[in-house]
Amino acid sequence: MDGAVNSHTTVLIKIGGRAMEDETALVDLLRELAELFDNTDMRFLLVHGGGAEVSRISKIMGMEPVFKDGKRITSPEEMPVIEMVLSGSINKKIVRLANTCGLVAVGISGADASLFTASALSEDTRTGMIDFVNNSIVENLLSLGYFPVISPCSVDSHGNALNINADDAALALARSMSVDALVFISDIPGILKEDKVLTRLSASSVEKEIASGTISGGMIPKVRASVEALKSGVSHIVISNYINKGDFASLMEGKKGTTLSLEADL
Ligand SMILES: Nc1ncnc2c1ncn2[C@@H]1O[C@H](COP(=O)(O)OP(=O)(O)O)[C@@H](O)[C@H]1O
Ligand SMILES: CC(=O)N[C@@H](CCC(=O)OP(=O)(O)O)C(=O)O
Repeated sequence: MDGAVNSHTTVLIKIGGRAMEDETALVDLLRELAELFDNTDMRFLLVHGGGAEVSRISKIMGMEPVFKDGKRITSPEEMPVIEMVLSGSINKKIVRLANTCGLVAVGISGADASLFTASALSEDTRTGMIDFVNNSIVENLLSLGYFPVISPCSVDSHGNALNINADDAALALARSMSVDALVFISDIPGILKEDKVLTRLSASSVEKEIASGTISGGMIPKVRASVEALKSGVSHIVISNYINKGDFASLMEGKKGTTLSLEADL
């Protein structure tokens, strides 16, 4: 497949902060990835979030988190907390666990080897959008058999730290590498509508579901990133939780979660 690393099937996994709070499920996921890595042509890279843990620490430090359309409006005072939690404790926790599960994980952030160069949304915030991706560090790690574990914290062209939403970071990386599949692992079984999981959602319905309020909060950046990734040629995009070992295989087969599609809804 075009863009696949050494003709492997490349799967980018984005895991959200709340999904990682269940350590047993996280270990099961990492073990399943290790088994697939050993027995199939699949190669994995992971972008992680951790917004809930950032908010918990920010509050302890006396800062009140502010979100708009699912993204944090990051004050300059909050930025060191973001970097400490995302590129520090959360990134290293995943790396430690992955290495005990049979993967050979290397933890990096968007600042490492200039993976993501971003610019701030406005002068008074440290929330940024990615302008440029230099994925050579990730391509090199993958070709050597490593499992890249990526914190979305990034840098502007002057070397200042910027906070990037992890769904946006996953999208930017997926686009730059033409990955074969993009898997969002979150704390919900899929996109919910009237309390039911949608097995399929078309790109053309996404803005309508946001406008009606069916899709809100942290789900907004995820579905918007999914639409952009579909338009960039990522063929399989799924949003799901991970509860039991084997769930990853199910969601790769479209048997679990919500699969995003460019085709109109039936
Ligand atoms: N239609 C929807 N279906 C499922 N979740 C939704 C929907 N609309 C809003 N959400 C919210 O989005 C959350 C997932 O976004 P977020 O908390 O940012 O997850 P993550 O940390 O995985 O990025 C869900 O826990 C839920 O509260
Ligand atoms: C700008 C922005 O929204 N940054 C996010 C980065 C972490 C993240 O995206 O974490 P989840 O995937 O767990 O939501 C934040 O500060 O919460």
